[in-house]
Amino acid sequence: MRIKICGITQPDQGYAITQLGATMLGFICVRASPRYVTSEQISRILEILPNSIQTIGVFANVSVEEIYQTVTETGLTGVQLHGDESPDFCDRLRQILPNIELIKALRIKSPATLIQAQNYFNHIDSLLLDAYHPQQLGGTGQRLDWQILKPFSPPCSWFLAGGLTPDNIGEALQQLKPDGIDLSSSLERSPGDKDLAKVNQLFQTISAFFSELKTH
Ligand SMILES: O=C(O)c1ccccc1N[C@@H]1O[C@H](COP(=O)(O)O)[C@@H](O)[C@H]1O
Repeated sequence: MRIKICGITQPDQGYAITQLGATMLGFICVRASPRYVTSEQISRILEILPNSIQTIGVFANVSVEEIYQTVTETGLTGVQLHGDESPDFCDRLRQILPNIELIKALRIKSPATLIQAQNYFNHIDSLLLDAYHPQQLGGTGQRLDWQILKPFSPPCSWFLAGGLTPDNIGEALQQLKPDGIDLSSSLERSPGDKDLAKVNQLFQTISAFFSELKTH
């Protein structure tokens, strides 16, 4: 399973989180976020990461050109679109950046948003399902209604996000079978400052969950 830890702002924390088991790190390129990082900051963090780590820039409602500039300046391996980007926007981004992983985040307000997900299947690599919040785009710690996700089985890979914590991750994985998970605010002391003890607790719980699964 892919494990993405999002909202990395500090090189030492990013590196330590990869050593604890993260397969992907996320960098918030949304200026209004308290976790916002510039291209220079991202480049400094990427320099010290193992090559195997996927690095995802999180954008919302900006131009294809702005995303292109950030990706080419930094060497990010993927882009997460967290705003109201259309399937056509995804196609235009794919054309200009053919070799990056393209992840579309959907903020799930009701089961109807899951129907909307179908419009993206042919235009992206992965979907990411986050909780809906009326004022904030992401990093809210709001949990999704897992019940409505039970029948969700898209033809592309998908990430579960939204209010996942070291305490509820076991229950989430028992109920749902995502290809990946994405966590941010529950692993922080304050926005952008990750608490490595909490990150460690997360990986211990995930590892215990999969060991238990193997023995049954
Ligand atoms: O984290 C942010 O500040 C942020 C800002 C704008 C768009 C997305 C953002 N974060 C994304 O939010 C989800 C879930 O976060 P949490 O675990 O509920 O705190 C995650 O996908 C981040 O990429």
